[in-house]
Amino acid sequence: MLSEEQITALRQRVASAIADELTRADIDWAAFDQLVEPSVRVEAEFRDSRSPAALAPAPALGGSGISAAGNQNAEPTSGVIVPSVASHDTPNQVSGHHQAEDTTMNENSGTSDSEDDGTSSRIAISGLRPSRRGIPVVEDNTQRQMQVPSSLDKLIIGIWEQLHSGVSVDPVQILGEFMAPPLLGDAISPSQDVSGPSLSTSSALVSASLPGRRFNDTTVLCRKVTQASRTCRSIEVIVQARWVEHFDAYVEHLKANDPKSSVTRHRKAASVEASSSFGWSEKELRNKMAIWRGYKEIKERRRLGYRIGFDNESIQRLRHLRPALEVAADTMNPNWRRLLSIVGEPPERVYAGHPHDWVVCLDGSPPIQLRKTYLQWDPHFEYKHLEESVIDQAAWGCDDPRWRPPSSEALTRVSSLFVCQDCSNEQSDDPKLNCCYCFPSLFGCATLTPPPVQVFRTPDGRNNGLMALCAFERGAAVGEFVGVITKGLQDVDVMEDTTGSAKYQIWQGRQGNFTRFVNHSCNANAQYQRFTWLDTQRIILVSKGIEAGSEITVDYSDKYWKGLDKTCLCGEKSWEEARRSQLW
Ligand SMILES: C[S@@+](CC[C@H](N)C(=O)[O-])C[C@H]1O[C@@H](n2cnc3c(N)ncnc32)[C@H](O)[C@@H]1O
Repeated sequence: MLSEEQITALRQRVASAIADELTRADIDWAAFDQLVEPSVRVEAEFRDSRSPAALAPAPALGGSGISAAGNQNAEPTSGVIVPSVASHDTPNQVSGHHQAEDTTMNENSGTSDSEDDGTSSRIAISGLRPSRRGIPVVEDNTQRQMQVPSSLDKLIIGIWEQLHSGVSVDPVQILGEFMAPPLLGDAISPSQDVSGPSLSTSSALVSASLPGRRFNDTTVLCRKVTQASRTCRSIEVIVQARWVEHFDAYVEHLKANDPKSSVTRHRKAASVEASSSFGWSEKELRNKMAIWRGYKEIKERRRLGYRIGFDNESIQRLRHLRPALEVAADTMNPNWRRLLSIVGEPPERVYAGHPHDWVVCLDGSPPIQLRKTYLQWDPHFEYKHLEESVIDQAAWGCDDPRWRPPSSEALTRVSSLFVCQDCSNEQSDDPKLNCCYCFPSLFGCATLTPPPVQVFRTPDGRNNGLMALCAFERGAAVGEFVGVITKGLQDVDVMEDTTGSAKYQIWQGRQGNFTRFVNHSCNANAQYQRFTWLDTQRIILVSKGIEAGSEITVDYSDKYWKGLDKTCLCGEKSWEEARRSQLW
C-alpha cells in the first residue's frame, strides 16, 4: 500500500511527465488563439489492481490560451523559496545583540564539545557521514523529509543551478576564446595512427602523450562549444522575444494603415513576409512563434509559456527573487548584461564585488551592502572574503596548529604522502592523483564552483542568515568553516578546536567565508564535522538534508546560549523541550 506522500509524489511525476511530453509535441498552439476561452484537459488515474477503487487521480492538466498545463491542482501549494524561519510577534529580543553581531559563534558548534582526544579525524554530534558514490550514508535518526518541489520551484532551482554551474555567460569571453588560435591540428585529426610500430623512438615518445593531448584539447574545445552554445541560446531567447514584440507592432501598424481589413488578415500578411525571410513554411513559423511568444510573456512576467500557469503568487515570488538572481549573476558573471544590450537594455552591472558582499531581502527590496548591515555596531566594519583559512602568525608563527601527524598505518604506505583517515584512500590536490571522495565539492576534485548559498536579511531580528539556493543532499558538504586560525581570544564568538596536541581558535570576525552567517536552530539542518585533508584538520559544514530555498542552520549547543545574555529566536523546540512539553 502506498503512503499518501508516495501517491502525491507519483501524481506529481506523472503530471510533470505529461507536461514535458506536451511541451515536446509538435502541437500548433498558435491555433488555440483563434478559440474563445481555449483549454486543454488531460486526465490520468492510478488504480491498485488489487482493489477496484482508484487509488488517486493524477492531477488534471489544464489551462487557457496556449497553456496546456499548469492547473494549480497539478502543483503542490507548498515549497516557497524563502527561508523557513519562524516569525515572532515581538521584534528582536536579543539583548546584547551588539556584542553578537560583530563577532561570530562561540565554540563547539558540533565539534569541540565532543570528548575528543584528537585521535578521531571526523567527529560530529550525530555521526553524519559524507555521501559516497552519490548515496548518503546516514547514521543518525533525525531523518529530514525533503519536500517534492513544484514546477515553479523546479524552474527556480534550475536557474540557480545554472548560475552556479560554473558555466560562463560572458559573451565577450566566450566569443573571444572561440576566436583564439585553433587548437593543435593533430589533436583533432582522427586519421593519424600515432601508435603504429613503424614510428621512430623519438616520435614514439611523442605519440605516447598524444592520446592525452587529444583528450585534453577536445575537452577544452567541448567546453568552449558548450559555453558558446549556451550563451547563444540566451541571446536567441532574448532576440526571439524581441522579434515577437516587433511582429505585433508591425501588425498594428498594418491595421492602422488599412483599418478595414481584419487583424487576422494583417497577421497573415506579416507571417507570409517573415516566413519567406526565415525560409520556413507558415506553419513552422507559427509553431516557433508560439514558443517565442512564451519567452516574451516570461519577459513581461505574465505567464511562463504553457508549462507553468503563473498565478499572482508565483509572479510575486519571481519578482521578489529578481534582485537575488541579479546579485548572483552580476557578481559571478560581470559581463552577462551585455547580452541584454543586444535588445537595448543597459549593459552595466549593478552589483559589484564578491557574491557575499550583498545581503538579499526576502521581500524583493533592493539588496544591502554587507558592511552596512553591521555599521550600527561597528562604524568601521569590513569583511574580507577568504577561500582558505589564514594562520595568525603573531599567534602561531609559521606553524599550522591544525596539522595532525599521519597514523602509523598511513606511514607504512610509502606510495602516498597523504592518506584519508576516514576512507583510507590517497588524498591529493591534483585531481588526477586524488582517490579520496569524502567531500568532493571541497577537496581533491576538478574546478570548484561557487557554493549555491546567499546571505539574506532575516525578518525576525537575527540580522543576517545563510540561504541555500539549491538543495544539499544529506551528507554533502556545504562548505568549510574558514577564518583566521588564532588562539587566546576571549569574549568574542570563535570556533574552538583541538588536534589533541594543539588547541586553536578559528575567528571569523573580520575575515572568513559564508559560514560566518549560519544562524542557530534547535532543529538544525546542518552540522559541523571534523575532517582531515592532507594531514590538516578542517571543520566542514555538512548537510543533514537541506532544501533549496531554506535557511541553513546549525545547533550552536545549549552551552553557547547559556553563556550569553541572548534569547534564541529560532522558534523551534529542541528535542528535549518537545519531549518535556508533551501532554501525556
Ligand atoms: C555566527 S553569527 C550568525 C550570523 C549573524 N546573524 C549575523 O548577522 O552576523 C551568530 C549570532 O547570530 C545571532 N543568532 C544566530 N542564531 C540565532 C537565533 N536562533 N536566535 C537569535 N539570534 C541568533 C546571534 O546574535 C549570534 O550571536
